[in-house]
Amino acid sequence: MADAPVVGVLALQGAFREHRRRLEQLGAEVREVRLPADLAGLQGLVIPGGESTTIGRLMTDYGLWEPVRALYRRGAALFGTCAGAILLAREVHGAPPQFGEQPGLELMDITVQRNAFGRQRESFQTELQVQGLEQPVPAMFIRAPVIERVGPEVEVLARQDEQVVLARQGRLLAASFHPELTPDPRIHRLFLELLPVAVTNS
Ligand SMILES: NC(=O)CC[C@H](N)C(=O)O
Repeated sequence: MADAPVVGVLALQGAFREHRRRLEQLGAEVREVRLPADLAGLQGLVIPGGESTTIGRLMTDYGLWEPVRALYRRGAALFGTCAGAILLAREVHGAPPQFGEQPGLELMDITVQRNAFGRQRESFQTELQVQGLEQPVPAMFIRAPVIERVGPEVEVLARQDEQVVLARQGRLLAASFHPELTPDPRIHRLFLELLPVAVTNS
């Protein structure tokens, strides 16, 4: 049998335990990431949902920005859900002014609008038609962002209310919703398909 893929879940704040559980159910070896040293040997990293300004602040405190970019450059795949998608984006709209410029990985050529579904629809569950999947996927949106611009390298995988909510650029996957909070494993499986066989060490 092939070795289990080794995947990290950024475990600073937010829904990281649910991602961990789902990835383990799919056969991955999962490591919780809090410090740059925890990134060693990972083939992929999930950046969970939560609060992007809080996760961003903690990433600054723990010195994680450049090490995560370096992990990606070495060949690893990254999957951002909700707040995590905001952190992957090259450009973010709607960050509260008191936080100043929201720091981000700026790896994926998308512009994300935070809290884009408005107060009345803060949280809702729906079914999404996802490119490449036959049956619709249940999707939970919680103060979700939308992807309001995609660059030429970005493939749109799903829309909700005509807005892009799932997109892929090579080894980068961004979801506005929380696939770890519904029982369907297919979105995590999509992510595991993006993992390289191994990453380089430097
Ligand atoms: N569920 C979530 O991750 C919400 C994201 C949150 N609104 C943010 O901007 O960070």
